[in-house]
Amino acid sequence: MGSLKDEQNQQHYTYQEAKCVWVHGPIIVGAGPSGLATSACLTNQGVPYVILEKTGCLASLWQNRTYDRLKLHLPKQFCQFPLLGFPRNFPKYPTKDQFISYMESYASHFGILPRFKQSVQTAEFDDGLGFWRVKTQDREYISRWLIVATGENAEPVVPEVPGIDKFKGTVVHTSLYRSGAEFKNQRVLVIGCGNSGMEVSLDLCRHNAIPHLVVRNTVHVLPREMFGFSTFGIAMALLKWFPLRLVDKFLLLVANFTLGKTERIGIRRPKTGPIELKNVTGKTPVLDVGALSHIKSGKIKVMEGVKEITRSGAKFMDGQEKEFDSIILATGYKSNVPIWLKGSEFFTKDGMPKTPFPNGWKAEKGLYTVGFTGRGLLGTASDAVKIAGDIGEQWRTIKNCNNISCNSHVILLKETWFTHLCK
Ligand SMILES: Cc1cc2nc3c(=O)[nH]c(=O)nc-3n(C[C@H](O)[C@H](O)[C@H](O)COP(=O)(O)OP(=O)(O)OC[C@H]3O[C@@H](n4cnc5c(N)ncnc54)[C@H](O)[C@@H]3O)c2cc1C
Ligand SMILES: NC(=O)C1=CN([C@@H]2O[C@H](COP(=O)(O)OP(=O)(O)OC[C@H]3O[C@@H](n4cnc5c(N)ncnc54)[C@H](OP(=O)(O)O)[C@@H]3O)[C@@H](O)[C@H]2O)C=CC1
Ligand SMILES: O=C(O)C(=O)Cc1c[nH]c2ccccc12
Repeated sequence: MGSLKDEQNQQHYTYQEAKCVWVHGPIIVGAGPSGLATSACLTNQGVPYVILEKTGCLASLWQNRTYDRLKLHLPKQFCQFPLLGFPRNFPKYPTKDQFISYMESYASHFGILPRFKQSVQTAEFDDGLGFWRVKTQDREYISRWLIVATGENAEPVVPEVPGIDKFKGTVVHTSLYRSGAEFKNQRVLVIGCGNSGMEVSLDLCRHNAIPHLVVRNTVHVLPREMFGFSTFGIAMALLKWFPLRLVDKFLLLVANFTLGKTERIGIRRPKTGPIELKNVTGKTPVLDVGALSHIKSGKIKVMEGVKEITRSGAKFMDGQEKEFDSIILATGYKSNVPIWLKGSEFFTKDGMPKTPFPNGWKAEKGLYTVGFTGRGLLGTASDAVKIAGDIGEQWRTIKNCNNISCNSHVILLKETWFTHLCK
């Protein structure tokens, strides 16, 4: 492990000068949980790699684009990475800071040293060469394998709400929301009722703001726990034995019993059950961590869809008009793969694999995807193990065939060999 790390460090300075870099193993794009988990699994298989990260830190979503009081909403056993679990003393639902510190220790344990500030602009398979050509703002990386680990939540979704440009107060997406402290005593319109919209509304309440939550559609809200066990864990366990629709019926029965019928507080349930809906459309149920009781007490006001935003507030579909100081867009995220990955048929126009879980991890021509399963960190762990196993096998075959010396991570291309590639 140590020697691998030292070697990467030594290489770092030389290769910074080169315009064109041959990577002796896969190129991983993104140093979030998916990139880190895959790196560790590759190291475990004895495969070197290079990991390119556009920001200056690992797990930038968690470090820079999440709010202060965020906790994992699935219990820790469903969120840990392969080969090295959470420390024993972590609580059942680790805080954001604990999760970040876990990822930092994980990276250091496996000697993971991402190339920071390397934003991948294009990646394309060169049929003539038989390699992937990955361009960042500084240089080009070339490899047999490309692993896409840029995440389902790469960019915020900012919808065009009529009139929003006229609004005189602050408009902020949840990716830039840190704490309700900045909204004390304000009337805040929260647009979007996924987990972010619900949790931000709760946080606003705790800071004496007055949130109005826009619920334009149907949504499943489930308690985070049932009978002292996580709802997610119960669902996973039941699905081993019972058909999906029966499990959904059970979850709804318990949810209605413990939370009451959410229709009564303006939150209509979809006709399809929560797990079936997640599988079919990818829409994650909201796991309630306290917002619902504030909706019941009237501290969080549920509003119908927005018709238009005015200079000082909003008009709603049901004819109501209200004044607001700020607007928070809790309207979700999207993949950025279509922006930079060229010439691959593997992804939809929304940047998600066309092949559904559990088979979406492997594409064609040495292309892999990790963390695009719609199943959070559990999906990431499953992809990472499979990808590393698959590449590990190819790696050993190539090594045996060509008798390549494998003691270096990155082989610098001699400019004379590949000058034409680097133009
Ligand atoms: C608020 C919030 C809470 C969540 N909570 C949970 C939870 O409790 N449990 C759970 O299982 N999941 C949760 N998720 C889902 C979340 O997607 C995963 O936890 C996890 O972050 C996914 O990891 P990832 O590495 O696939 O993507 P990301 O964490 O998004 O990491 C992708 C990395 O790629 C980098 N990148 C992007 N584009 C480029 C490029 N062109 N070039 C180079 N680098 C690039 C980014 O900077 C980033 O560092 C949550 C998501 C959000 C938004
Ligand atoms: N504690 C935790 O672990 C947390 C986890 N997360 C996870 O992060 C991921 C992202 O969650 P989140 O940010 O909530 O995004 P989601 O995509 O889950 O939710 C976005 C919401 O915005 C609504 N919306 C979108 N556009 C508009 C519009 N123009 N007008 C009104 N409503 C609109 C959608 O409604 P519609 O259905 O009508 O399109 C939907 O309710 C999820 O996987 C989630 O589980 C998020 C927060 C906390
Ligand atoms: O937190 C997320 O975004 C997740 O995707 C975790 C998750 C995967 N499957 C689920 C089913 C119900 C609730 C959360 C999840």
